[in-house]
Amino acid sequence: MSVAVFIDGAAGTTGLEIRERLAGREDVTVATLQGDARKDAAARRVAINDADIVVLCLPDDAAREAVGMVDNPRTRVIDASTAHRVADGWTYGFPELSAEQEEGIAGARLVSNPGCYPTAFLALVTPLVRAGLIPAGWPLSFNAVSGYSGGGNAMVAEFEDNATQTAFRAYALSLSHKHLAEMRTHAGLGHPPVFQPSVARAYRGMLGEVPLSLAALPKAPPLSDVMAILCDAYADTPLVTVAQDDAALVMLEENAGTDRMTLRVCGNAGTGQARLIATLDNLGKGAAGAAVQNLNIMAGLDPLAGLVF
Ligand SMILES: NC(=O)C1=CN([C@@H]2O[C@H](COP(=O)(O)OP(=O)(O)OC[C@H]3O[C@@H](n4cnc5c(N)ncnc54)[C@H](OP(=O)(O)O)[C@@H]3O)[C@@H](O)[C@H]2O)C=CC1
Ligand SMILES: CC(=O)N[C@@H](CCC(=O)OP(=O)(O)O)C(=O)O
Repeated sequence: MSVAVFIDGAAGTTGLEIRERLAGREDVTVATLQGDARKDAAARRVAINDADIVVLCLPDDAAREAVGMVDNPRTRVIDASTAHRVADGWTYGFPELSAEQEEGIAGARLVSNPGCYPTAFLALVTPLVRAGLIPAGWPLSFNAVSGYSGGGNAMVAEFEDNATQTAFRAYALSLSHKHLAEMRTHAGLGHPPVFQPSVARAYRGMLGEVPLSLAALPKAPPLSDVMAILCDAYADTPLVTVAQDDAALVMLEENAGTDRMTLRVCGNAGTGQARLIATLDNLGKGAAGAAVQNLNIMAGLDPLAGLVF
Protein backbone atom coordinates (compact mmCIF):
# COMPACT_ATOMS: atom_id res chain seq x y z
CA MET A 1 0.00 0.00 0.00
CA SER A 2 1.37 3.42 -0.88
CA VAL A 3 1.87 6.29 1.57
CA ALA A 4 -0.48 9.27 1.01
CA VAL A 5 1.61 12.46 0.89
CA PHE A 6 0.26 16.01 0.62
CA ILE A 7 2.71 18.78 -0.33
CA ASP A 8 1.45 22.12 1.00
CA GLY A 9 3.26 24.85 -0.97
CA ALA A 10 3.88 22.56 -3.95
CA ALA A 11 4.20 25.51 -6.37
CA GLY A 12 7.18 26.94 -4.50
CA THR A 13 10.87 26.38 -5.13
CA THR A 14 11.21 23.59 -2.55
CA GLY A 15 7.78 22.06 -3.18
CA LEU A 16 8.49 21.63 -6.88
CA GLU A 17 11.76 19.83 -6.16
CA ILE A 18 10.02 17.46 -3.75
CA ARG A 19 7.39 16.66 -6.39
CA GLU A 20 10.15 15.84 -8.87
CA ARG A 21 11.80 13.44 -6.44
CA LEU A 22 8.50 11.68 -5.67
CA ALA A 23 7.28 11.51 -9.28
CA GLY A 24 6.86 8.00 -10.62
CA ARG A 25 7.29 6.29 -7.27
CA GLU A 26 4.80 3.52 -6.54
CA ASP A 27 5.34 3.56 -2.77
CA VAL A 28 3.92 7.10 -2.39
CA THR A 29 0.83 8.85 -3.74
CA VAL A 30 1.28 12.60 -3.97
CA ALA A 31 -1.53 15.14 -3.60
CA THR A 32 -1.19 18.89 -4.29
CA LEU A 33 -3.64 21.78 -4.60
CA GLN A 34 -3.80 23.91 -7.74
CA GLY A 35 -5.03 27.41 -8.59
CA ASP A 36 -7.19 29.19 -6.01
CA ALA A 37 -7.36 26.04 -3.86
CA ARG A 38 -3.63 26.34 -3.10
CA LYS A 39 -4.23 28.95 -0.41
CA ASP A 40 -7.81 28.03 0.49
CA ALA A 41 -7.83 27.12 4.18
CA ALA A 42 -10.77 24.69 3.90
CA ALA A 43 -9.21 22.83 0.95
CA ARG A 44 -5.86 22.67 2.71
CA ARG A 45 -7.45 21.34 5.91
CA VAL A 46 -9.10 18.48 3.99
CA ALA A 47 -5.91 17.63 2.09
CA ILE A 48 -3.83 17.75 5.28
CA ASN A 49 -6.12 15.41 7.17
CA ASP A 50 -6.43 13.01 4.24
CA ALA A 51 -2.65 12.51 4.18
CA ASP A 52 -0.45 10.05 6.03
CA ILE A 53 2.41 12.56 5.77
CA VAL A 54 2.15 16.27 4.99
CA VAL A 55 5.24 18.11 3.74
CA LEU A 56 5.05 21.84 4.46
CA CYS A 57 6.97 23.98 1.93
CA LEU A 58 5.60 27.26 3.16
CA PRO A 59 6.63 30.50 4.82
CA ASP A 60 6.90 30.14 8.61
CA ASP A 61 3.49 31.60 9.51
CA ALA A 62 1.67 29.47 6.95
CA ALA A 63 3.53 26.40 8.24
CA ARG A 64 2.39 27.11 11.82
CA GLU A 65 -1.16 27.54 10.52
CA ALA A 66 -0.98 24.22 8.64
CA VAL A 67 0.19 22.34 11.74
CA GLY A 68 -2.82 23.77 13.61
CA MET A 69 -5.11 22.28 10.95
CA VAL A 70 -4.14 18.67 11.74
CA ASP A 71 -7.10 17.28 13.66
CA ASN A 72 -6.46 13.54 13.58
CA PRO A 73 -3.78 11.36 15.24
CA ARG A 74 -2.69 9.65 11.99
CA THR A 75 -1.34 12.56 9.93
CA ARG A 76 2.38 13.17 10.41
CA VAL A 77 4.19 16.35 9.41
CA ILE A 78 7.53 17.29 7.85
CA ASP A 79 8.02 21.05 8.05
CA ALA A 80 10.62 22.50 5.65
CA SER A 81 10.28 25.98 7.14
CA THR A 82 12.19 27.53 10.04
CA ALA A 83 9.11 27.54 12.29
CA HIS A 84 9.73 24.40 14.36
CA ARG A 85 13.45 23.61 14.22
CA VAL A 86 14.02 24.27 17.91
CA ALA A 87 10.43 23.79 19.05
CA ASP A 88 9.37 21.43 21.83
CA GLY A 89 7.68 18.27 20.61
CA TRP A 90 9.47 18.30 17.23
CA THR A 91 12.19 15.93 16.06
CA TYR A 92 15.05 17.51 14.12
CA GLY A 93 15.24 15.74 10.75
CA PHE A 94 18.97 15.29 10.29
CA PRO A 95 19.46 11.49 10.37
CA GLU A 96 23.23 11.62 9.83
CA LEU A 97 23.80 13.48 13.10
CA SER A 98 23.45 10.23 15.10
CA ALA A 99 21.84 6.78 15.04
CA GLU A 100 19.43 7.97 17.77
CA GLN A 101 18.44 10.88 15.55
CA GLU A 102 17.45 8.52 12.74
CA GLU A 103 15.47 6.31 15.15
CA GLY A 104 13.71 9.39 16.48
CA ILE A 105 12.70 10.47 12.97
CA ALA A 106 11.35 7.00 12.17
CA GLY A 107 8.88 7.17 15.06
CA ALA A 108 8.13 10.89 15.10
CA ARG A 109 4.81 12.53 14.29
CA LEU A 110 6.36 15.98 13.85
CA VAL A 111 9.68 16.36 12.02
CA SER A 112 11.40 19.68 11.28
CA ASN A 113 13.55 19.65 8.16
CA PRO A 114 16.94 21.33 8.74
CA GLY A 115 17.78 24.67 7.13
CA CYS A 116 20.23 24.66 4.25
CA TYR A 117 22.93 26.66 6.04
CA PRO A 118 22.56 24.74 9.34
CA THR A 119 22.92 21.47 7.41
CA ALA A 120 26.46 22.50 6.41
CA PHE A 121 27.41 24.02 9.76
CA LEU A 122 26.06 21.18 11.89
CA ALA A 123 27.63 18.47 9.74
CA LEU A 124 31.05 20.07 10.18
CA VAL A 125 30.86 21.13 13.82
CA THR A 126 28.57 18.80 15.80
CA PRO A 127 30.87 15.72 15.80
CA LEU A 128 33.79 17.91 16.90
CA VAL A 129 31.81 19.41 19.80
CA ARG A 130 30.63 15.95 20.83
CA ALA A 131 34.20 14.65 20.76
CA GLY A 132 35.28 17.50 23.07
CA LEU A 133 37.60 18.93 20.45
CA ILE A 134 35.63 22.19 20.16
CA PRO A 135 34.51 23.44 23.62
CA ALA A 136 30.81 24.39 23.80
CA GLY A 137 31.75 28.00 24.54
CA TRP A 138 34.24 28.35 21.67
CA PRO A 139 33.74 31.45 19.45
CA LEU A 140 33.08 29.98 16.00
CA SER A 141 32.33 31.70 12.74
CA PHE A 142 30.57 30.34 9.68
CA ASN A 143 30.93 31.81 6.18
CA ALA A 144 28.56 30.58 3.49
CA VAL A 145 27.51 31.22 -0.10
CA SER A 146 24.12 30.10 -1.43
CA GLY A 147 22.59 29.93 -4.88
CA TYR A 148 19.75 32.43 -5.25
CA SER A 149 17.03 29.75 -5.19
CA GLY A 150 17.75 29.76 -1.43
CA GLY A 151 15.55 32.84 -1.25
CA GLY A 152 12.57 31.05 -2.84
CA ASN A 153 10.42 32.22 -5.75
CA ALA A 154 10.86 35.88 -4.79
CA MET A 155 14.66 35.82 -4.98
CA VAL A 156 14.62 33.70 -8.13
CA ALA A 157 12.49 36.39 -9.77
CA GLU A 158 14.74 39.13 -8.43
CA PHE A 159 17.86 37.59 -10.00
CA GLU A 160 16.28 36.29 -13.21
CA ASP A 161 14.34 39.47 -14.00
CA ASN A 162 17.64 41.29 -13.66
CA ALA A 163 16.26 43.54 -10.92
CA THR A 164 19.47 42.53 -9.15
CA GLN A 165 22.63 42.99 -11.19
CA THR A 166 25.10 41.79 -8.62
CA ALA A 167 27.27 38.68 -8.99
CA PHE A 168 27.66 38.22 -5.24
CA ARG A 169 26.30 39.93 -2.14
CA ALA A 170 26.73 39.54 1.60
CA TYR A 171 23.65 39.87 3.84
CA ALA A 172 22.38 39.33 7.40
CA LEU A 173 24.91 41.95 8.45
CA SER A 174 23.18 42.62 11.77
CA LEU A 175 24.09 39.08 12.83
CA SER A 176 20.54 38.05 13.67
CA HIS A 177 19.82 35.53 10.89
CA LYS A 178 16.88 33.19 11.50
CA HIS A 179 19.12 30.11 11.46
CA LEU A 180 21.24 31.06 14.48
CA ALA A 181 19.13 29.34 17.15
CA GLU A 182 19.05 26.16 15.10
CA MET A 183 22.82 26.11 14.62
CA ARG A 184 23.53 26.81 18.28
CA THR A 185 21.01 24.32 19.66
CA HIS A 186 21.78 21.29 17.50
CA ALA A 187 25.55 21.76 17.63
CA GLY A 188 25.38 21.86 21.44
CA LEU A 189 27.05 25.28 21.58
CA GLY A 190 26.64 27.92 24.28
CA HIS A 191 26.20 30.70 21.72
CA PRO A 192 25.68 30.92 17.96
CA PRO A 193 28.49 31.34 15.44
CA VAL A 194 29.25 34.68 13.80
CA PHE A 195 27.30 33.79 10.67
CA GLN A 196 28.21 35.47 7.35
CA PRO A 197 25.82 34.29 4.61
CA SER A 198 25.94 35.51 1.03
CA VAL A 199 24.24 34.88 -2.31
CA ALA A 200 25.90 34.30 -5.67
CA ARG A 201 24.48 34.56 -9.17
CA ALA A 202 23.99 30.81 -9.50
CA TYR A 203 20.57 29.16 -9.27
CA ARG A 204 21.53 26.43 -6.82
CA GLY A 205 24.49 25.22 -4.79
CA MET A 206 25.99 26.05 -1.41
CA LEU A 207 29.44 26.26 0.08
CA GLY A 208 29.79 26.70 3.84
CA GLU A 209 33.03 27.10 5.72
CA VAL A 210 34.10 27.11 9.39
CA PRO A 211 37.60 28.58 9.84
CA LEU A 212 39.26 27.06 12.89
CA SER A 213 42.50 27.93 14.63
CA LEU A 214 43.38 24.42 15.80
CA ALA A 215 46.52 25.57 17.59
CA ALA A 216 44.40 27.83 19.82
CA LEU A 217 41.95 25.08 20.88
CA PRO A 218 42.51 23.62 24.38
CA LYS A 219 43.59 20.25 22.94
CA ALA A 220 45.47 21.85 19.99
CA PRO A 221 44.51 18.89 17.78
CA PRO A 222 46.31 18.22 14.49
CA LEU A 223 44.36 18.34 11.23
CA SER A 224 44.47 14.54 11.15
CA ASP A 225 42.43 14.29 14.40
CA VAL A 226 39.72 16.54 12.98
CA MET A 227 39.65 14.47 9.82
CA ALA A 228 39.48 11.21 11.80
CA ILE A 229 36.49 12.39 13.86
CA LEU A 230 34.53 13.48 10.80
CA CYS A 231 35.41 10.30 8.87
CA ASP A 232 34.20 8.21 11.80
CA ALA A 233 30.98 10.24 12.17
CA TYR A 234 30.06 9.82 8.49
CA ALA A 235 31.48 6.36 7.77
CA ASP A 236 28.06 4.85 6.96
CA THR A 237 26.13 7.79 5.53
CA PRO A 238 25.61 7.51 1.76
CA LEU A 239 24.59 11.15 1.29
CA VAL A 240 27.27 12.73 3.48
CA THR A 241 30.88 11.94 2.67
CA VAL A 242 34.24 13.23 3.84
CA ALA A 243 36.56 13.80 0.88
CA GLN A 244 40.24 13.04 1.31
CA ASP A 245 41.37 14.47 -1.98
CA ASP A 246 43.72 17.32 -0.99
CA ALA A 247 41.59 19.58 -3.16
CA ALA A 248 43.21 22.81 -4.27
CA LEU A 249 39.85 24.38 -5.18
CA VAL A 250 36.29 23.79 -3.99
CA MET A 251 33.38 24.83 -6.21
CA LEU A 252 29.98 26.15 -5.18
CA GLU A 253 28.46 23.86 -7.81
CA GLU A 254 30.17 20.69 -6.56
CA ASN A 255 26.95 19.03 -5.37
CA ALA A 256 24.43 21.23 -7.21
CA GLY A 257 21.62 19.12 -8.67
CA THR A 258 22.20 16.28 -6.17
CA ASP A 259 21.21 15.40 -2.61
CA ARG A 260 24.82 14.76 -1.58
CA MET A 261 26.94 16.77 0.83
CA THR A 262 30.75 16.67 0.77
CA LEU A 263 32.84 17.68 3.79
CA ARG A 264 36.51 18.61 3.70
CA VAL A 265 39.18 19.32 6.29
CA CYS A 266 41.66 21.67 4.65
CA GLY A 267 44.43 23.71 6.18
CA ASN A 268 48.05 24.08 7.12
CA ALA A 269 49.45 21.49 9.52
CA GLY A 270 52.47 23.72 10.16
CA THR A 271 50.48 26.73 11.39
CA GLY A 272 47.67 24.72 12.97
CA GLN A 273 44.98 26.50 10.97
CA ALA A 274 42.04 24.69 9.40
CA ARG A 275 39.21 25.43 6.98
CA LEU A 276 36.30 23.01 7.39
CA ILE A 277 34.27 23.16 4.17
CA ALA A 278 30.92 21.66 3.18
CA THR A 279 29.31 21.69 -0.26
CA LEU A 280 25.69 20.78 -0.92
CA ASP A 281 22.68 21.93 -2.91
CA ASN A 282 20.50 24.35 -0.93
CA LEU A 283 17.52 22.69 -2.65
CA GLY A 284 18.95 19.15 -2.31
CA LYS A 285 20.34 18.02 1.03
CA GLY A 286 19.51 21.58 2.14
CA ALA A 287 15.75 21.23 1.53
CA ALA A 288 13.94 18.82 -0.83
CA GLY A 289 16.42 15.93 -0.63
CA ALA A 290 16.35 16.08 3.16
CA ALA A 291 12.53 16.19 3.19
CA VAL A 292 12.28 13.11 0.95
CA GLN A 293 14.91 11.32 3.05
CA ASN A 294 12.89 12.07 6.21
CA LEU A 295 9.68 10.96 4.51
CA ASN A 296 11.29 7.64 3.54
CA ILE A 297 12.54 7.07 7.08
CA MET A 298 9.21 8.01 8.71
CA ALA A 299 7.25 5.73 6.38
CA GLY A 300 9.69 2.82 6.69
CA LEU A 301 10.53 2.94 2.97
CA ASP A 302 13.92 2.57 1.27
CA PRO A 303 15.74 5.49 2.94
CA LEU A 304 17.42 6.49 -0.32
CA ALA A 305 14.40 6.16 -2.64
CA GLY A 306 13.97 9.15 -4.94
CA LEU A 307 17.20 10.82 -3.87
CA VAL A 308 19.65 12.20 -6.41
CA PHE A 309 23.27 11.01 -6.22
N1 LIG B 1 14.69 27.58 -1.10
C1 LIG B 1 15.54 26.94 -0.30
O1 LIG B 1 16.74 26.69 -0.66
C2 LIG B 1 15.12 26.48 1.04
C3 LIG B 1 13.87 26.79 1.55
N2 LIG B 1 13.51 26.35 2.79
C4 LIG B 1 12.23 26.70 3.39
O2 LIG B 1 11.16 26.04 2.72
C5 LIG B 1 10.00 26.85 2.78
C6 LIG B 1 9.55 27.09 1.36
O3 LIG B 1 10.60 27.82 0.73
P1 LIG B 1 10.69 28.08 -0.81
O4 LIG B 1 10.17 26.91 -1.56
O5 LIG B 1 12.05 28.55 -1.07
O6 LIG B 1 9.66 29.31 -0.92
P2 LIG B 1 8.81 29.80 -2.17
O7 LIG B 1 8.48 31.21 -1.88
O8 LIG B 1 9.50 29.46 -3.43
O9 LIG B 1 7.50 28.91 -2.06
C7 LIG B 1 6.56 29.03 -1.02
C8 LIG B 1 5.23 28.58 -1.56
O10 LIG B 1 4.25 28.67 -0.51
C9 LIG B 1 3.10 29.28 -1.05
N3 LIG B 1 2.32 29.87 0.04
C10 LIG B 1 2.57 31.01 0.72
N4 LIG B 1 1.64 31.19 1.67
C11 LIG B 1 0.77 30.16 1.58
C12 LIG B 1 -0.42 29.79 2.27
N5 LIG B 1 -0.90 30.53 3.27
N6 LIG B 1 -1.05 28.65 1.91
C13 LIG B 1 -0.56 27.88 0.91
N7 LIG B 1 0.54 28.18 0.20
C14 LIG B 1 1.21 29.31 0.54
C15 LIG B 1 3.64 30.31 -2.02
O11 LIG B 1 2.68 30.74 -2.93
P3 LIG B 1 2.79 32.22 -3.56
O12 LIG B 1 4.13 32.28 -4.23
O13 LIG B 1 1.64 32.28 -4.47
O14 LIG B 1 2.70 33.16 -2.39
C16 LIG B 1 4.75 29.48 -2.70
O15 LIG B 1 4.25 28.68 -3.73
C17 LIG B 1 10.37 28.17 3.48
O16 LIG B 1 9.98 28.12 4.82
C18 LIG B 1 11.89 28.19 3.32
O17 LIG B 1 12.48 28.94 4.35
C19 LIG B 1 14.33 25.55 3.51
C20 LIG B 1 15.58 25.20 3.06
C21 LIG B 1 16.08 25.70 1.79
C1 LIG C 1 19.79 32.84 0.04
C2 LIG C 1 18.76 33.01 1.13
O1 LIG C 1 18.15 34.05 1.26
N1 LIG C 1 18.59 31.99 1.92
C3 LIG C 1 17.63 32.00 3.00
C4 LIG C 1 17.64 30.70 3.73
C5 LIG C 1 17.02 29.59 2.95
C6 LIG C 1 16.64 28.49 3.86
O2 LIG C 1 17.38 27.63 4.21
O3 LIG C 1 15.45 28.61 4.39
P1 LIG C 1 15.09 27.99 5.75
O4 LIG C 1 15.26 29.02 6.79
O5 LIG C 1 13.72 27.54 5.68
O6 LIG C 1 16.02 26.89 5.99
C7 LIG C 1 17.93 33.06 4.04
O7 LIG C 1 19.08 33.36 4.29
O8 LIG C 1 16.97 33.49 4.69
